[in-house]
Amino acid sequence: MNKMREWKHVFKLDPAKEISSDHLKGVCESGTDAIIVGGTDNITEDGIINLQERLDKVSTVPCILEVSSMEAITPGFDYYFIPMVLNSKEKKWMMDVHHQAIKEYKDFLHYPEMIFEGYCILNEDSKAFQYTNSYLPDIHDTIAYAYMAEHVFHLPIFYVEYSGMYGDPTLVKQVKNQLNETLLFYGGGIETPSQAKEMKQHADVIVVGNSIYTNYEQAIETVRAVKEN
Ligand SMILES: CC(C)=CCC/C(C)=C/CC/C(C)=C/CC/C(C)=C/CC/C(C)=C/CC/C(C)=C/CC/C(C)=C/COP(=O)(O)OP(=O)(O)O
Ligand SMILES: O=P(O)(O)OC[C@@H](O)CO
Ligand SMILES: [Mg+2]
Repeated sequence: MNKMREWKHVFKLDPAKEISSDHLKGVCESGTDAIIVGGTDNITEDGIINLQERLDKVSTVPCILEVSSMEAITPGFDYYFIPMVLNSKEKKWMMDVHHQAIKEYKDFLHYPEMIFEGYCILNEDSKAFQYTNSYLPDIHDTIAYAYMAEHVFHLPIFYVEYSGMYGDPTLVKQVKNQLNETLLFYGGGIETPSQAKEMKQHADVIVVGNSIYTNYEQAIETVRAVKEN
């Protein structure tokens, strides 16, 4: 997974949403570095398997399942991203569901395939924020979470998540200044090439999700925008 250090752009596909074969092919051939399959609401095993089978036929980039529930995990992905929500008010979303899963499955797990992500969810209106009963951290809290991700938990990824809303580039810049080893992923509300460029100035990797479904042509353009840098 060392290649992840070279990534700039990732698309996140939601198995609960419809995507045409043309658009799926376009996403896979866009030049993006990887495809994450994930979401919070209505994520079912059937939905994941269906998307996985379609991706298998057209994708040449790594396909990753971002696990959001134990009920919806399927084998066969290149990697599994496991979110740990650092700003949840409930320990459950930081470590208890993970503890339970490891207790149950540790003899079957292939650890190099599993990549843990320290999430900090900053959009109060997002489903992920509400579902995980998170609180809104200020910039000092957020920087401290980034510090913990790198120096306390030694996580490979710190994910600044604004799902559904374009975030604050100044905050992303300040978070990046805190990190050396841990990669900074930024996701949320990127719809245009200029937004992609702006966030990529600070984040190691930008994640584009919803706009694949709402403005496909612009979403595809975000790849070229960050690869030109
Ligand atoms: C079969 C096989 C190969 C298995 C290997 C994988 C395995 C068994 C791993 C076990 C190890 C392990 C530690 C598992 C823990 C799994 C688990 C249940 C983790 C909980 C993750 C979590 C905190 C989920 C809460 C929701 C969340 C933060 C999701 C992350 C993705 C995200 C933020 C999506 C954006 O959602 P949003 O836009 O708000 O909502 P919609 O897209 O739905 O609109
Ligand atoms: O869907 P958007 O708002 O692009 O966000 C991408 C990703 O960070 C969601 O988990
Ligand atoms: Mg989403």
